[in-house]
Amino acid sequence: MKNFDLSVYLVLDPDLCREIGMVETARLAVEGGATIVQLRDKHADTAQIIETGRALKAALAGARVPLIVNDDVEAAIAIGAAGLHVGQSDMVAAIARERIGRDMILGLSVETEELAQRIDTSVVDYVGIGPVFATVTKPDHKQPIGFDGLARIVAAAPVPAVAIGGIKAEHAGPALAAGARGIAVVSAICGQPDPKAATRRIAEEIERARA
Ligand SMILES: Cc1ncc(COP(=O)(O)OP(=O)(O)O)c(N)n1
Ligand SMILES: Cc1nc(C(=O)O)sc1CCOP(=O)(O)O
Ligand SMILES: [Mg+2]
Repeated sequence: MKNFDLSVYLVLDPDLCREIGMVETARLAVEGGATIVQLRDKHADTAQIIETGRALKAALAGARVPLIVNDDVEAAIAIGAAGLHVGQSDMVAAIARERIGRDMILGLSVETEELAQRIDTSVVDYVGIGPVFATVTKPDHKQPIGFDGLARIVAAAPVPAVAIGGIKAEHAGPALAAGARGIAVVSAICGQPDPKAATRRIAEEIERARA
């Protein structure tokens, strides 16, 4: 049984985090209640991702917060990361699973009910569903789906889901009401003047939504 908690999912972005850096942002976010952290650097090569990933893994180890690597299966393996996240155009999920083995977490992005229905639960552990809203953080994002779209796709997905795309702390309630297990955020934490306080607010909203 894999042990991961999608409640407060921090997706790191080196540009947005540049003032205090990704490692320090992740450390503060974990203190504030982040439950899972993804290294997402769209411009770095594999060697750079491995270097940053190793530093992140060391920073998160004490808190037992899993580190997920975006896109780069080689880097995820070399880091000894807890998991890998791939999108529909990155790599076929079944191939990713073959590469990472049974024990690593595999996350997959899904944007439609059809894609969600096709998920093989022996391959994929969780889905990232979005964008709920338009966001400048991912300029190539698909058409926003809103909370109604999120609810439809969550219902079609046979694995736990996290909502992503333009999500802020105040969206925790509607995202959980739509069936998501948690929210994935970049700019709601990265680049905030106080990443720990920003994360704590998200964690509190998640708690409130569950109460
Ligand atoms: C948790 C989570 N959900 C979705 C994504 C998006 O993945 P993808 O569609 O492959 O886009 P990029 O992030 O690679 O630009 C994600 N990274 N994390
Ligand atoms: C990494 C990512 N994936 C998305 C998707 O829709 O799959 S939206 C996104 C960026 C989310 O950034 P922010 O929290 O700053 O809006
Ligand atoms: Mg991707």
